Amino acid sequence: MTLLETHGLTRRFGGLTAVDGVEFRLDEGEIRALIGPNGAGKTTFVSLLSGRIRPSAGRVVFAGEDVTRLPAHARVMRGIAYTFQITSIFARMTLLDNVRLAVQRRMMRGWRGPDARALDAAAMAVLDRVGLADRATGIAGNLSYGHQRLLEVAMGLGLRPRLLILDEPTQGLSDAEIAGFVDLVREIARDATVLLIEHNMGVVMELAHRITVMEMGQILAEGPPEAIRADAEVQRAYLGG
Ligand SMILES: Nc1ncnc2c1ncn2[C@@H]1O[C@H](COP(=O)(O)OP(=O)(O)OP(=O)(O)O)[C@@H](O)[C@H]1O
Repeated sequence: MTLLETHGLTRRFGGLTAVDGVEFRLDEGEIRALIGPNGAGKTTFVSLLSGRIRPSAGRVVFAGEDVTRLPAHARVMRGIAYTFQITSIFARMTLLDNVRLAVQRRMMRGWRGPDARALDAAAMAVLDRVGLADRATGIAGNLSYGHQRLLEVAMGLGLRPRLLILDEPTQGLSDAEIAGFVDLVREIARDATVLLIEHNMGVVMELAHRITVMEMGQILAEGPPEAIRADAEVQRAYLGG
């Protein structure tokens, strides 16, 4: 089943067209990697999906509903979670409090506010999933860069999304942490669809069911990992050859 699709999705910044008439489709349950050279438009594209920025033209359809005009928080309520750069973390708060905020947002979907104990338990369970439970009472700002990225993933998971969008989640992680992260994404994908912007090709090849390659705001190629690896156009875009 199609979970998300875009039609003619376009975003201009002055004279620059960062995302250019993109037709995109994502199936429920898949892990999709979005790759492409710097400046290809990947972050702009996922920002349009999450509602962080507005399109100049085109539409975003999520679970059959046109969400193009919905603000980001309304899309979160429908199940789109976007973990982006470190800015989403509250540096002076504990890890637990950070995740509690995300869980609370989800629980507020019901008409009653969540009770504190249920909130704590849910937040701890999420921290445990990303391997940060033993640091729950530590201050988020004291974490290493890589662990802050994991905390972001935890905050995304706290929303219990149908679609989790991850923007360069392995940046700054050690090799051992990357291996743990790959396992984590596989586990997340058991009950969510994952769209991942990723520069580490090892991670992409290991995780993705399908890969979408962007270049200059457009989709250059799309397909399973083996096909993308063999694609001459993709090699040209990456290697300049
Ligand atoms: N707010 C903005 N104002 C003006 N130009 C922007 C803005 N955001 C992005 N751009 C431009 O749009 C183009 C696409 O940028 P974007 O960040 O989406 O690419 P990317 O594929 O995510 O790159 P990277 O891999 O380096 O993160 C770039 O030329 C960038 O300079």
